[in-house]
Amino acid sequence: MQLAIVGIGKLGLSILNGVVSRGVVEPGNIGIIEPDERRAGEVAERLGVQRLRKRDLGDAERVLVSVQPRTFPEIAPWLAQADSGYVSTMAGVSTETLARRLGTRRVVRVMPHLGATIGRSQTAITAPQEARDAGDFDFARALFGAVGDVYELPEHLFNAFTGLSGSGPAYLAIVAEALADGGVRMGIPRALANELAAQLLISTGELLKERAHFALLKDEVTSPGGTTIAGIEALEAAGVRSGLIAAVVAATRRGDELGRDE
Ligand SMILES: NC(=O)C1=CN([C@@H]2O[C@H](COP(=O)(O)OP(=O)(O)OC[C@H]3O[C@@H](n4cnc5c(N)ncnc54)[C@H](OP(=O)(O)O)[C@@H]3O)[C@@H](O)[C@H]2O)C=CC1
Ligand SMILES: O=C(O)[C@@H]1CCC=N1
Repeated sequence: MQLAIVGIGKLGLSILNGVVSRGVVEPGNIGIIEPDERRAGEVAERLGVQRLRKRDLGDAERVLVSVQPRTFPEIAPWLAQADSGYVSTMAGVSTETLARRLGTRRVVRVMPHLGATIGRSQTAITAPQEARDAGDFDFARALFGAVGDVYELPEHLFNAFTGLSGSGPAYLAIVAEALADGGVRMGIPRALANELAAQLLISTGELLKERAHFALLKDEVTSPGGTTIAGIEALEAAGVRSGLIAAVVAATRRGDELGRDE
């Protein structure tokens, strides 16, 4: 078996969906370990992947660990029984901690986001030399390359990447929800307001990629004495800009805390 995924939660499932739908690894070559029997059964049947027992883990060439950081110390001893390379999505957990608890330096640390489901994750990746020599790094890069963009990143920036990108979909979901609420407040029906807010994020993202600086797009939209500057003035008074900066800082620091593993 080429790949075992331990933890079919929100992210594990997102990656599995992306990997299977893009044909990166044949479903028959993927095994899953997930304590929620109903979810595991439904996913295995729908995607044609195998359900594994803990003792089958040794058959896997590579193991993707996508459980919560707090779960890792408890399951590390049986994960370590597999003679394989490991890829971890866990926020805050360093390659040093992975190597120490898993008893091997064939460890790759990644930080994707839920865009993996639709092939549009941005994923950070890093690994020690041993994982590169064993082909684990290239395997993980190909796996996440199939579900979006991959950025090789020095490990000291991983928690910042997590605070901006890994957590980012949640911030933008709040922005979209709040914009839609604004529309509803001013009389637009909910369904239309939600659609407008979601589409706005998509179109704006595409436009931003074409601009040398994000502020250029803002200036193009903002007519002198017009509607947009009135809206921007309200945004600045509410501290939205500093609120978003503070969100990335707080999430980065939480990643640092999650990584403390004495
Ligand atoms: N969600 C996201 O957008 C992102 C998450 N991450 C990271 O990915 C990891 C997973 O996140 P997420 O998917 O959101 O978390 P979830 O809590 O949704 O998923 C974790 C999964 O692990 C399962 N699990 C718990 N114990 C075991 C065990 N002993 N053996 C096998 N599986 C087990 C859980 O099962 P059960 O539910 O039955 O307890 C659950 O399905 C985290 O470390 C997180 O930091 C990284 C980037 C983005
Ligand atoms: O909230 C979390 O801790 C995880 C990591 C990035 C996104 N979700």
